[in-house]
Amino acid sequence: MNEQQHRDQEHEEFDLSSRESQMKQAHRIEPWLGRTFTCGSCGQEHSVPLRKVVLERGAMAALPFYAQERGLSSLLLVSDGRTAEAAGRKLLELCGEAQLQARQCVLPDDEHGELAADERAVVQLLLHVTPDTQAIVAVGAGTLHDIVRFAAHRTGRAFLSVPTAPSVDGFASVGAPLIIGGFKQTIPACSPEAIFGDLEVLATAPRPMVAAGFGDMLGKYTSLADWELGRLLLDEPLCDLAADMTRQGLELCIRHTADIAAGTEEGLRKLLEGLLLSGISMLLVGHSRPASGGEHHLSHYWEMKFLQAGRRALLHGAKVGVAAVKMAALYREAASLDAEAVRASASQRLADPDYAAPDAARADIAAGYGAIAGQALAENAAELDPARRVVLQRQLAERLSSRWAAVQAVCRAVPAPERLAELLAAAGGPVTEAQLGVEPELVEESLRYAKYVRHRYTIMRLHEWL
Ligand SMILES: NC(=O)C1=CN([C@@H]2O[C@H](COP(=O)(O)OP(=O)(O)OC[C@H]3O[C@@H](n4cnc5c(N)ncnc54)[C@H](OP(=O)(O)O)[C@@H]3O)[C@@H](O)[C@H]2O)C=CC1
Ligand SMILES: O=C(CO)COP(=O)(O)O
Repeated sequence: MNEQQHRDQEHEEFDLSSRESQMKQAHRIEPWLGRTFTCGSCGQEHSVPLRKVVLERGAMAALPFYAQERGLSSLLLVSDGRTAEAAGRKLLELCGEAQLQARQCVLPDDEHGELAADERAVVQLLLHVTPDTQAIVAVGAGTLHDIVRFAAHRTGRAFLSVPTAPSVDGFASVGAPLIIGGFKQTIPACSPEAIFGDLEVLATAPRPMVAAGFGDMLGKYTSLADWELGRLLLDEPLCDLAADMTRQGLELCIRHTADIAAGTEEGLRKLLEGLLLSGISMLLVGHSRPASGGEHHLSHYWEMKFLQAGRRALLHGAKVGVAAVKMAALYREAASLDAEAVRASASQRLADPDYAAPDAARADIAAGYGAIAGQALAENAAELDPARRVVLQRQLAERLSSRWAAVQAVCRAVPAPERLAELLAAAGGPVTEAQLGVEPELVEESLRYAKYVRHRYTIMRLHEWL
């Protein structure tokens, strides 16, 4: 029996042959592992190279056996000072006991006493990847996983994951958000092939990282709504299976808010499950659209500005949670408008020469940023050649008027900002920009420019038409 047949046999209890059977499994992790199937929702072929997830106390002990089974005998275990303490050293011992050749690489902090997923960290890791290295193991949180994800992908090594905190949905994901030249961009890379979520290790994670994981999940309310807007107004492809999987992950976390807030084992398990479901949904579609919308663009903008100013980084999920409250407020404002008012402001917008050719805005952005980041933002603002932009803007104005009832339904489905604030507070995360440590001026600036962090339709882009 070859490897694929073996996996098919292992998974035969999970029927993924129809849309109905696929949608029925959207709340579970197991059915998707190692599977390739035609999606009953979007018609695309989805492939999930992630083939194993162990989520239990002592899960780390399963890693050496997995490596042996896969014939991976030479491993590079990558951590930083903190996660080497939390898990790296123990894993090294476990690998030694299993007669594997494992080396530990502890990535050094930068001048701010932290590790960023940037060019420097990637090169530092590559220096440790020797010709005999067969697998690179990320032992850490989101940043460390992205550094390893990129290096493993580019060097063709197997990528294994040991999350040390349930802080982001990036563990199972496929893209590596890296800071290159001061600009945060997501580079397509690969998912790990196995994840060992050890509940004993996760329990060592600082509480703000648990609250941050919850904040990253709350952001899915607005990222999913943004994706719906893209479908409605720009015919953007949307995979209902991926969207539903993300929603199921989100709802799982909401149902267990109290446990997550209390940091119980059940809470950590459910949070990581939710984060993994969200990661797998990105894996299905090959990009982060289900999981990342305007709230992430705001968060990335703050992150880049902090970096530029040499300030210590804030936790990703903490920023996303606060930004989601901001986006929910824009959704609420949009929901309150009637079709007539929208028609009038869209016509006004079309007639605005500055908007039709936003060169002034572009120059403004480029001036306010360092060379590379400024240029990247400006390119996203320019978006399309001017003639095509005019055609698309007319179409958008027409659709905003004729499809307003449907747009409004999407806006109304986003919970009120007060509700998101309440959930964040319950989980122990920051709720306001003041609690987070982002100045009101930066928030105001980001609400104008963060929409150019990516080529993605979001509530921020809709809002400028209202
Ligand atoms: N690929 C994707 O799709 C996604 C990627 N991300 C990215 O993830 C990054 C943020 O990751 P996040 O997890 O929030 O933060 P970091 O990975 O930066 O971790 C913050 C700090 O916590 C430390 N830490 C982790 N676990 C423990 C522990 N058990 N005990 C003590 N300290 C610990 C980390 O160490 P260490 O540095 O060793 O980890 C680090 O010093 C961002 O760059 C974001 O863009 C976010 C979502 C999705
Ligand atoms: O953080 C993410 C999902 O939570 C992914 O972010 P990007 O959209 O920048 O890749």
